[in-house]
Amino acid sequence: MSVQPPPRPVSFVKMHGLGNDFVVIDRRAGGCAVTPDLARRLGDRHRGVGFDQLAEIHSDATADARLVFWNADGSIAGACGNATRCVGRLLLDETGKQIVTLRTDRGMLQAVDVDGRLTAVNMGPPLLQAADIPLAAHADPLNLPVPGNPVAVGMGNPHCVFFVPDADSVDVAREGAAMEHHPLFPQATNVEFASLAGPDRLRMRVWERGTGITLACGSGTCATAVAAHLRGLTGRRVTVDVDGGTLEIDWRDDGVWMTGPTALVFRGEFL
Ligand SMILES: N[C@@H](CCC[C@H](N)C(=O)O)C(=O)O
Repeated sequence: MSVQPPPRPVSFVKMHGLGNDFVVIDRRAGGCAVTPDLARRLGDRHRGVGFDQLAEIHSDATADARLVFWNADGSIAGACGNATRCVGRLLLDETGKQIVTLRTDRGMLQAVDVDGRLTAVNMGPPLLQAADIPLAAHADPLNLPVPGNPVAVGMGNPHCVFFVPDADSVDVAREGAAMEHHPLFPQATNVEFASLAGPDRLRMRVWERGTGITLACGSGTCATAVAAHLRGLTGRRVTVDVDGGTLEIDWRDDGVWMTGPTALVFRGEFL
């Protein structure tokens, strides 16, 4: 009878960007593969470690690293802005570089050190065509045919942005969950609720696809800034206040730049 060796513990780093929290697993030297089951077990806030997303770091021939993002329900997220900033910060500190390149499903992204304090990421140009978001072919992304008339924007993952008089009075759990699996979005969607808080300033709350309410969402903040500009509410540079803090968004010719803080919380092992 063969005796199975005990499973090897999974080493990880816990980080967050404005309270959007991540388990980061570095697989550049190999180690245990992440599966939907492992993501769900690690993501359980009672029986596991808990996270909004899990970010897997892989080595890459032409970038500083390749990233894969998992949601807490075991699904893959095509983009995760705050986790990209967090892993970007890890690699900036590790390499001493001013800029690191990160290959993601979204494409090649850059993370840049800002004054040794903040981390900026270029999330690339927004996707504004229905097929790219993806959105049902008949729908106009700028005027979705549902009550509230939201805007659809792709940032490598789908976002549905509602502009409301007061984002703080929205029942995000109810409204977000109701929209996440709307048939307009064939791959479901992240849902943002935003209101104008001043000139070029937005207040935003979010329901994340595959995770639920979170304190921040980087790609959602970028999508909201793009939608606000397209609706004529703001310029291309905006400050966005989310539940966990503040992000600066700048929609430039080369993409949507997002700048804000990151934090390393602890290093641990999952048995
Ligand atoms: N927290 C993220 C976005 C998370 C991805 C999302 N739940 C999805 O499935 O698309 C961010 O900071 O962008």
